[in-house]
Amino acid sequence: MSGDDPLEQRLRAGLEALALHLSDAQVQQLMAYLGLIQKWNRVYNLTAVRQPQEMLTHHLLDSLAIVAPLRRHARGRALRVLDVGSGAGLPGVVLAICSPEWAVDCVDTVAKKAAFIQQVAAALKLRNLRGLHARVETLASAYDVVCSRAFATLADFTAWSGRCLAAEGAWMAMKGKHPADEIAVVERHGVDVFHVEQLQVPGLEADRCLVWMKKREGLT
Ligand SMILES: C[S@@+](CC[C@H](N)C(=O)[O-])C[C@H]1O[C@@H](n2cnc3c(N)ncnc32)[C@H](O)[C@@H]1O
Repeated sequence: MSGDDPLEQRLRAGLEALALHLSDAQVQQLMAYLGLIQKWNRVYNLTAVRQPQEMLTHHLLDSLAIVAPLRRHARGRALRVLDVGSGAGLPGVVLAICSPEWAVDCVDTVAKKAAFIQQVAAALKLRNLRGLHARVETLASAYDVVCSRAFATLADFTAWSGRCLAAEGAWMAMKGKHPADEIAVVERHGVDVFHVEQLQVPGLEADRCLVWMKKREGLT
C-alpha cells in the first residue's frame, strides 16, 4: 500500500491526533494487518465490522488509543501482556506492532481466531506475538498486564483471568461509558479499581474509558 492510499492517510492522521510516533515499517504492518483481517474475515468470520474505513476507526484507532496509557504504565519496562478474548487480535496485535519490546499473548476459545493470530505473527514477522487457543480460566502464566476489549463484565474478566496476573500486575479493561455498576460489583470481590481513564479515539464519537485494576493487597 502506498502513502497515497486514503486509508493509510487516515491512519497517519489518527496517529498524529493520538501523538503516537510510529516508524513507516510499523505503519505498514498496521495496514497489512487491516488487509489480513479483511481477507480472512470472509472465511473466519473474525469481526462483524466489514467496511475498511470502519475497521480503521472502530478497531485500529480504538486499539491504538491505549498504547500511550500502557506505555505510561510500563515506565520503560518490557511488559508481558495477555489480551483476553482477543478475537481478531484487538488490541493484542496492535500492541505487538507498536511495542516490539513487549511480549504479547492473545488468548481465545475459538481455534480459528487463535490460528489467525499465529498467521498474523508469521506474516508480519512479529516474534513478540502469540495466539493461544484456550479458555483463559485454564491459563496460569504470570503477565504484567492482562487486558481485554469487548470481553465480559469486570467481575467475570478479573475472576476468570485472576491466575494469569503477576503479583504486581494490573488488569486493564477497555470500556465504553464509565461502568459505575460493574466497578461497584468488582470492588466487592477483592479487586481495587485504581484508575479510570477517559479516552478520545480520533474519528469516533463515542465514550471510551480504560479501567485499571489490581488485586487487593493481602489476597492471592
Ligand atoms: C466480542 S469478542 C471481542 C474480540 C476482540 N477483543 C475485539 O475487541 O474485537 C469476545 C471474544 O472472547 C472470546 N472468549 C469468550 N470467552 C472466553 C474465555 N473464557 N477465554 C478466552 N476467550 C474467550 C470469544 O471467542 C470472542 O472471540
